[in-house]
Amino acid sequence: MEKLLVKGKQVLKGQVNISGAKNAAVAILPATIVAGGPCTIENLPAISDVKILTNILEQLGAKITWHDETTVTIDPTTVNTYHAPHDLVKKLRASYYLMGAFLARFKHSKVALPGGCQIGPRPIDQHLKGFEAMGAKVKLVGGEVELKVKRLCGGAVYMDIVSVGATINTMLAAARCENLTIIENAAKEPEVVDVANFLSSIGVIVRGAGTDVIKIQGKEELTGCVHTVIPDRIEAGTFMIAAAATKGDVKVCDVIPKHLEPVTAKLREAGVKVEEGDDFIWVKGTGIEPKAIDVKTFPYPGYPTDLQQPMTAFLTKCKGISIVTENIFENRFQHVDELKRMGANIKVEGRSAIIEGIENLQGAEVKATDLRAGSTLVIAGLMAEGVTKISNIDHIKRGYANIDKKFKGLGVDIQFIKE
Ligand SMILES: CC(=O)N[C@H]1[C@@H](OP(=O)(O)OP(=O)(O)OC[C@H]2O[C@@H](n3ccc(=O)[nH]c3=O)[C@H](O)[C@@H]2O)O[C@H](CO)[C@@H](O)[C@@H]1O
Ligand SMILES: C=C(OP(=O)(O)O)C(=O)O
Repeated sequence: MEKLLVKGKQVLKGQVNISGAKNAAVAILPATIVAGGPCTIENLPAISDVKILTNILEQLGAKITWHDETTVTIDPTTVNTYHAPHDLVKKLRASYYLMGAFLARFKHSKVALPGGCQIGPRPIDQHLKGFEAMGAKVKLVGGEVELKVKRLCGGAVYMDIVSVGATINTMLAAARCENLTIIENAAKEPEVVDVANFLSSIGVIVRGAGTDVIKIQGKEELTGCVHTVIPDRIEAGTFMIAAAATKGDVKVCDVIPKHLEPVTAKLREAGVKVEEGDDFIWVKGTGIEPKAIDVKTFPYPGYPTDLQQPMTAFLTKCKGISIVTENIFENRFQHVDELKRMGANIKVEGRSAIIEGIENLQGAEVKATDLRAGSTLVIAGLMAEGVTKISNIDHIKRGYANIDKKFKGLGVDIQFIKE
């Protein structure tokens, strides 16, 4: 079994380059199915979710040509099925985007319910609401969702809940629909905007992405394109928090600082020095004794749920009592028991974790229960006394490109080992 070995009491120093955004890449890859010609996607992160999705596209009949680790050309014109069974889609959440893409392209879709991090029930009722608003009939048979329509009719859909996945899936379904589709109470995440930009570059007219009303005017005849994925704000935030947690000095490069404002604001509130450039954020934690803060997760531009867990690791050593409230997912505190094994003083009450800062964490054998729990344990391992051994690292590989090399580049001792 492969594990990640992290040596403790380390101080991150230097520069790290951030990869393309997982949550944009995993939507844009299935979105190529609606394109009318080859699409070259640049700045893909080298993560297993991307590898799995390109393998799925290949099995569906697409022609895949890798140019290097981060650039691929996908010719979707040879995709010859609208069926993605369970064994193909179970490994990741984003396989749900095949539903919207198949519906746009074939007016028919059969996709098994998706996998992804176990952080709550994660229903897809709002995705289905979007498809139904465009006239699709929905059937759930044997764990597969079947969608069928003669002609998508567009229309308006008001999302009951702000959902990244449902917003993007509705945009994909609308991409070949010649009537106007309007999504109200849409998600405003940068990854939604990146997908909208991808759709624009293949010929779809998308207005309002980044606000809570998105209008999509599709057309049947679309083209191919070249698209560069935006930087991963969650990977960037993870390195920012790791720098602060180890009292390090790290220039986090190739980022869009605006996307990271909620993280920058919280680190500054804790007393960490953070400077912003055009495309970098410099975290200067040397000599600082950070203090406890309260953090509440919200849809963008609020503090991101995907950085709730890493922030918790940082707060375990901040002086005072911090309260971290998770408002998006019901069960995103599985990392807490692992942090407690390392000596952290945390109590979970309902949707909040109450953290009392302590002097030191102790290295331990711990388990990455999900993707961001994994990066949380890396940060905790770097802060702790002694060595931390993290198991279940497949979760980490789903979302962090070359995590060992990137941390080593910041001067710390971390390595994958086989046991
Ligand atoms: C692949 C991907 O992009 N994953 C991201 C995406 O997940 P995902 O798209 O699954 O998250 P959503 O934004 O849809 O979920 C937000 C909330 O809405 C609920 N909900 C969602 C859809 C639905 O039909 N019904 C419903 O009740 C969810 O259970 C959750 O409580 O956005 C999350 C919130 O920023 C991130 O944590 C994930 O990293
Ligand atoms: C929850 C996450 O991923 P997914 O939605 O792909 O499970 C995440 O990226 O933190």
